[in-house]
Amino acid sequence: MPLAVEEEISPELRLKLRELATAVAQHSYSPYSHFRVGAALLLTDGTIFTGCNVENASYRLTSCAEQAAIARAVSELGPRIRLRAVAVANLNDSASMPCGACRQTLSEFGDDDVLILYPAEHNEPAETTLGALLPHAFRGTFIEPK
Ligand SMILES: O=c1ccn([C@H]2C[C@H](O)[C@@H](CO)O2)c(=O)[nH]1
Ligand SMILES: [Zn+2]
Repeated sequence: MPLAVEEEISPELRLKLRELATAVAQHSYSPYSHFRVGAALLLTDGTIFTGCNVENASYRLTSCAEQAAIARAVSELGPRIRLRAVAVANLNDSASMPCGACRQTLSEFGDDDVLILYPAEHNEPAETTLGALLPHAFRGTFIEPK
């Protein structure tokens, strides 16, 4: 059943998102940084998409896990996807957060109340919102495709 936007995200669903993000991090292509990252997106329709970071010998061409997951979701469902929650995880026992570029990418598809689940120090589960990570975000106006 699709998830209503107003519906509270249960502790079980939070855990599932963190687990999926950790699982997909196993696929990370990160021969340069060795920082293996995974992301799991919960969309407002209740579907979940995952992605991992994909690096490149030309370092700045690297795609973050969050960006890979967004690309998968849009490719599968089209341009109207909306985010409800995003979990990030890494296999390096490190605290990590969506980077600045990912905050902007996520804000393209989500409002300020998108739940962000991330690992704090010692892999302690922590959470915040997209609005807290990227206040006063610059957003465009979505124009319906013809
Ligand atoms: O939000 C982030 C931040 C970093 N990385 C990746 C990019 C690079 O491959 C590695 C080290 O920065 O972590 C992500 O996947 N998501
Ligand atoms: Zn990033």
